[in-house]
Amino acid sequence: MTEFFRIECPQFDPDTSEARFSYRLNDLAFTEVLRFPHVSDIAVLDTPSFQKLLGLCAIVLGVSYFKLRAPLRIETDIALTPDERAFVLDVYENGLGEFYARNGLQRFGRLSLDAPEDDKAQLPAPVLKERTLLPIGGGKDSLVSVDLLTHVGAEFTPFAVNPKGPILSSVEAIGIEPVYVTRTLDPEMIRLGKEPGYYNGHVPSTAINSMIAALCALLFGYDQIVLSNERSASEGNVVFDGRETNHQYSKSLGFEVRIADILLHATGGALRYFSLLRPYSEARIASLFTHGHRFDSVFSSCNRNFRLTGNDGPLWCGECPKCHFVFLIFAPFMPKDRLLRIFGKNLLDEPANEHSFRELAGLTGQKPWECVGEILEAAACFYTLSRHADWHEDAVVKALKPDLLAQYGEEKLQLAMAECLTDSHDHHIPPALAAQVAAYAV
Ligand SMILES: CC(=O)N[C@H]1[C@@H](OP(=O)(O)OP(=O)(O)OC[C@H]2O[C@@H](n3ccc(=O)[nH]c3=O)[C@H](O)[C@@H]2O)O[C@H](CO)[C@@H](O)[C@@H]1O[C@H](C)C(=O)N[C@@H](C)C(=O)N[C@@H](CCC(=O)O)C(=O)O
Ligand SMILES: Nc1ncnc2c1ncn2[C@@H]1O[C@H](COP(=O)(O)OP(=O)(O)OP(=O)(O)O)[C@@H](O)[C@H]1O
Repeated sequence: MTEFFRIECPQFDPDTSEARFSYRLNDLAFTEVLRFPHVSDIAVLDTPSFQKLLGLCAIVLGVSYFKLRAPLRIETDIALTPDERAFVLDVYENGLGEFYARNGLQRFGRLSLDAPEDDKAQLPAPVLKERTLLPIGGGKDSLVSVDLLTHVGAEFTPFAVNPKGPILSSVEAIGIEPVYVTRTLDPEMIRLGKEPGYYNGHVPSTAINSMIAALCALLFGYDQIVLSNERSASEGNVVFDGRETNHQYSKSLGFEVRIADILLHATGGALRYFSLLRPYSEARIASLFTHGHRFDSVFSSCNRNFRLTGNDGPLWCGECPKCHFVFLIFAPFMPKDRLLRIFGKNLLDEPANEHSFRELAGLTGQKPWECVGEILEAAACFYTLSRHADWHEDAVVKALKPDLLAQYGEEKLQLAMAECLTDSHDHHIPPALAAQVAAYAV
């Protein structure tokens, strides 16, 4: 039998504010449920824009179930415009790039998507209030966005999917009523992901969270969704099957442009989507984070906090590449005692961490499959620390210095650090907001 993955048309129940998404994978059936806050204006549910975005959300959420077998054939009765078809293939190809690379699955350019053509003219624009939905991930990036928007006087509503740990504590510290959505994945998918004969791996979580945010924008009236994706996120990890694969693909600029266009056209030009941090490197974001202290004890970028089953460990595990990278990019800009208070220990003075830091700086192996910044920016931060009174004697900094200079040379590292702190103009932030933020973020 030819293996297939089928995405059924989703249902939204106004009585329970639940959206149900059903899938077929060969002879298996799965259902995922999203629970939204109470919807008072149920007329929006029947609008063409909401129905369109609900269908696209069903397709994007499908990656979790598709990946169990990753069949070449994908089918649905959800009608797609040519641009939406390209968007879907982008999610199922590049969005799953890490998954394909780590499982050795050649799917790029080979997937067939059987879906009816949507040849309707542009959809009528829903009436959306001029309000901003700000996704909160619990880490430094979205909290820098909070600081920037607050300082330029731009109001926003925090948003999160399956909020837990640092997301909840950060939103409490922000002090603004949030919009939360609960996502219940089919437990049978999670079980099978551990069984022989089924694949498992990374999925484009930002694409998933963004589609859910778009549904909230229509349900509750927001005309822009502001992400906190840094320019560093566009750098991939390894080339596989002829393409660069990227752990953070759905945080990349290329994906942002594509999904922003899809959401804009699906809402008749009413819904904007962009990242407020696109001009910045991760190091620059780290420097901006040091401007305030109110989130020091409540935030964490460590992804172990965001497992579906939550985290029973500390806010910062101190062992993963994400913890190592975030510690590294804070060190040049944050007083050492403050950084050690946040992390509870000095990750740069533990020889056991040396190999991980070498990978981050491009001195061995590959860029880790984690949400970390560019290799050259990590190397540049190390170079800066090697000349820093507080850090140059620490074990890992001392150990890496000769190899950094041998591999990159002093001039390249100096230029790379200057580049980290130079803002890019390659973004889609509305000009007035971009100018306000640029004036503050000096
Ligand atoms: C929290 C995390 O990093 N999880 C990754 C980890 O999964 P793990 O098994 O450790 O725990 P869970 O996240 O609870 O996953 C349990 C299983 O469920 C599957 N699953 C989960 C969420 C989902 O939306 N779909 C699913 O199918 C998952 O595959 C597990 O089998 O390792 C997994 C395998 O490599 C990763 O898939 C998990 O990544 C999550 C989907 C996740 O939410 N990751 C984000 C924290 C993340 O990496 N965000 C990136 C952005 C990536 C992007 O391109 O948007 C970032 O922060 O930069
Ligand atoms: N559970 C979630 N619900 C809604 N949005 C999320 C969630 N997790 C992450 N995001 C958003 O997705 C984007 C990428 O997440 P990312 O983890 O990089 O952000 P972060 O947690 O703010 O920063 P850090 O990189 O330090 O972890 C950000 O805009 C973030 O706000």
